[in-house]
Amino acid sequence: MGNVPSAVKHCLSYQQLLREHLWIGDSVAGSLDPAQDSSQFSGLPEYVKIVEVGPRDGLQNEKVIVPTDVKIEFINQLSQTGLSVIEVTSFVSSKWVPQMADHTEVMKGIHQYPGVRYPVLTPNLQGLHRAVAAGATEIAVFGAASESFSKMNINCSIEESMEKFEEVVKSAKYMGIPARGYVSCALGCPYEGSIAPQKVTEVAKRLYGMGCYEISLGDTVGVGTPGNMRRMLDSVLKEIPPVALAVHCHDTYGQALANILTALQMGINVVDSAVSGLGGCPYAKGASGNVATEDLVYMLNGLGLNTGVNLYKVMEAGDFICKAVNKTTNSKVAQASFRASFE
Ligand SMILES: CC(C)(COP(=O)([O-])OP(=O)([O-])OC[C@H]1O[C@@H](n2cnc3c(N)ncnc32)[C@H](O)[C@@H]1OP(=O)([O-])[O-])[C@@H](O)C(=O)NCCC(=O)NCCSC(=O)C[C@@](C)(O)CC(=O)[O-]
Repeated sequence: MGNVPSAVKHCLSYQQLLREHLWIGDSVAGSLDPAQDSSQFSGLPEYVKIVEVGPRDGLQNEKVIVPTDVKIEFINQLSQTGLSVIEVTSFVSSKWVPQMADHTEVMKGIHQYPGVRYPVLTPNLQGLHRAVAAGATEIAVFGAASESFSKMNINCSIEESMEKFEEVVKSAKYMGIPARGYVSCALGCPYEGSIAPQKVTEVAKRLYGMGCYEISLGDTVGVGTPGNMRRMLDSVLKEIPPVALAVHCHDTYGQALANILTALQMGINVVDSAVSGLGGCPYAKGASGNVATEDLVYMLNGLGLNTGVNLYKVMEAGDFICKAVNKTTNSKVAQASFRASFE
């Protein structure tokens, strides 16, 4: 049953809830009634890898700068939830993103648990070298399908960014370091509005071609719907196999879970999320947080898909970071569970 948050433990109806709603418990693949299993949805994968981006995407957008020891404790807690990938920080300019200025201390300070990978963002060679010196063994470069966003976020055109990323990915490969690639604004841009699926495909193909093992397609501002998610993926899937794709959905318009379900039905089985729905990009005004990891795990458990992630432990990590940054969780699942404990 895992480590139950104290508030949930004391809920009078907790046992009943667990009996009636199996998906509240641990990852439940194989334990659901066959009538409830994922076969009711066509094309769903059996296993979904969750890439937790809370410590990076989440904390980069907090107004307050979270103390380094709190970040380290947060990441150590997340490492014990069953998550297999936790994006921990970014080696970017501290003038651009002061919230990530302690990248080296965070990278060096965390306990690296066996079976968990800890990628970091690196926009250029300077970032890569600093990341490697700090002990990073996996990196991510981050491009965009929008010229305006690229300029605002990393101060260069898409073409210039691709040239820098080529160098980064090549050097990383030489050192045996896997590189992931992001394509921001895949479903819309805060400066240009809608983005053509062909443009997203072009940038994704370029990143894949230079050696990124996985391309994460970001709905940076959370404006997408299952309709344009499907259209965008139809285009990208013509060039990149589904096993090399991930989706990264912000939840500004409340569409993130629906968009993720659409992507899963199209064969994608890697999903980015942030505990408590933290997150946003400082250069994408108006964007709200990512889909909450708790809500994602709840949905996937309900579909009978395996994630290996313990929902209770994720809720505890969410509770820890929300208290530390003095905010209320954006996770509907966490809100409902904690509310239930006081009824
Ligand atoms: C890319 C740059 C550095 C270009 O910024 P620039 O000003 O063009 O860089 P520069 O090469 O001219 O260097 C300027 C200064 O930055 C330093 N510098 C240069 N590189 C680094 C580095 N790697 N680490 C540390 N310092 C660095 C460099 O040493 C120099 O320092 P100075 O001489 O002035 O003291 C800047 O624009 C930047 O740091 N941008 C990062 C923006 C960012 O982190 N955004 C959030 C992440 S993206 C995101 O959230 C979206 C995503 C991934 O989640 C997916 C989605 O939702 O869509």
